[in-house]
Amino acid sequence: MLANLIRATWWRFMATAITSTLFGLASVALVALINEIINSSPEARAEQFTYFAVLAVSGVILQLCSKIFAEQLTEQSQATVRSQVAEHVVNAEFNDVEAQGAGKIKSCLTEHSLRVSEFFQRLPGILTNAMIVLGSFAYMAWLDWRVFIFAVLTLIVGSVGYSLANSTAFKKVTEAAKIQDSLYDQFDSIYDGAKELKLHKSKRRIFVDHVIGDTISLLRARRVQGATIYHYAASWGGFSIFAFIGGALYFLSGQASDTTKVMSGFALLFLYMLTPLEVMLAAIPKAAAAKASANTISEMTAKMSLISQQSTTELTEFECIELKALSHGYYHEQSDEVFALTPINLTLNRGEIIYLVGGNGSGKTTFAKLLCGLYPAKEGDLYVDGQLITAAKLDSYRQLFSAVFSDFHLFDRLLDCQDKVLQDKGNDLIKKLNLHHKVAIKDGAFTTQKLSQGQRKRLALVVTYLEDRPFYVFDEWAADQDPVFKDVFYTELLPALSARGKTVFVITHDDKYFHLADRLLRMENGQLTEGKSGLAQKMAI
Ligand SMILES: Nc1ncnc2c1ncn2[C@@H]1O[C@H](COP(=O)(O)OP(=O)(O)OP(=O)(O)O)[C@@H](O)[C@H]1O
Repeated sequence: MLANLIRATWWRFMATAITSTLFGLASVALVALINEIINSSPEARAEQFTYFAVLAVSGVILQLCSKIFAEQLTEQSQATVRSQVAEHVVNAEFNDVEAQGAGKIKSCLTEHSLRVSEFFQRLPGILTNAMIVLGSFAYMAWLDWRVFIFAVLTLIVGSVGYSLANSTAFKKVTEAAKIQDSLYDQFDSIYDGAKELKLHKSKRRIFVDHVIGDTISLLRARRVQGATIYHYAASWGGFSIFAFIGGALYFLSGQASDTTKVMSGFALLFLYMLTPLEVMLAAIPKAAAAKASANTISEMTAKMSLISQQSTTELTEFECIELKALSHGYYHEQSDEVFALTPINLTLNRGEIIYLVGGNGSGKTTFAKLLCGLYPAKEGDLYVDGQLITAAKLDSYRQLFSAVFSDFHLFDRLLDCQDKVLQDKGNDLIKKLNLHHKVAIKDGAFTTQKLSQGQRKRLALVVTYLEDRPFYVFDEWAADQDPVFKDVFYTELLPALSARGKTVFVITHDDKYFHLADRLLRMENGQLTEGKSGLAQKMAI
């Protein structure tokens, strides 16, 4: 993930990396030059001051550039992560998206992408300070190679502590990233469950203290544990540095030769190196959190297979759809149970009105999603006019359908309809559905979404009418409608669609209208059977 992101933002990344590195080198060169100026003859100083001016101006310019590039890089990396994740989720198969869940997706789009971009924000600081530390070591080696070897040994001892701490701390940080995903699910409940919580004081308290509260505490604990381990490691690093400073000064003060220049050089470097070292050590927990977030995003996207784009021709018409031993099922991890549809053999023809009835949880919606191609078949085959629908053709097959599911979503705009004629048609439909005093379509968008559930469902119906697909699916659409409009739906709208050659598949509990169906399917515990519809019974008489 981080490597992909670097590729996507490569020129800004390189510009940030180069300017930060050069700034770090310029800074340490300035320190070395100051030591040279202090210890050189007055004649040599004039030239050294020119170098000093050049280095100082270059340093300031480089630092400014690195900050500007880093700012752009941070925003670009966040925008890239967000748009890549959003695009992946939109283009992924529905069942995979459903399996990941809204909380995890939101968490990846918000906090995880923010943490990944923080890595890029800290990049100039890390590189500049790394260069200062490395440059300081190089200058030390030039001043006295024995002290330099001592410095390298200190660095090795310090980094052993770090690597020992890193694996434990990273586990905590990764665990925190997972807890955060479930917290986002709970955040949804704050708004979605607001009515229930307001009506019930003790539930509200339990939700705040033991549901959201416990998750927030656990998240805080894991993050603090991870960061604390890193801070212990940083303290060990800091201790080794002081041990090195003490050791080096002790060694130098014991030397018989004149070590003034070496001593002042080391004193300057030590003072100058301390802050960069601290900044670098402090950046490590942030870099670890960025890595954990990047891993979470990668794992989530890897579990979402993309819709196959191989098929080029979209299906726009059909005479019959055949299901041969078609089935789908879910595995419920917590209860170790499986819900599966018994393999279904069925042929649905153009222009038919089909009602599907059955008890709650019997599998009606699951079957509707399977029929629309939202779920790939776990077994069995699907044919359109005798043509097998392979996985590669499934997206093309889905374009035959227009649906309003019971948990439908109404976008604030029509998305693919800027056409004035279509918008006028939409406004006519809005009038027919008696919504014109509330809402209209303007510039391809609805003027308001502040409508009742029944009104929003009518608007969703308008959207499906404008899509003008050959197969309509309505999942308990009429459940929220008043008796008058319910009647209009079953006795006028559905027959009118059928008269236009549309196949209509309606999941319903409204037994009053069962006689209007051409075919009546019944779902019981995942098993589909076909009974005689009221219409067929009437015709037989
Ligand atoms: N996304 C899902 N993941 C796992 N199991 C699911 C999922 N959706 C439904 N189920 C399970 O599948 C079974 C059938 O659910 P389905 O929604 O198809 O029933 P239904 O007949 O439409 O019910 P209702 O009339 O209440 O809407 C249920 O037992 C449910 O627990």
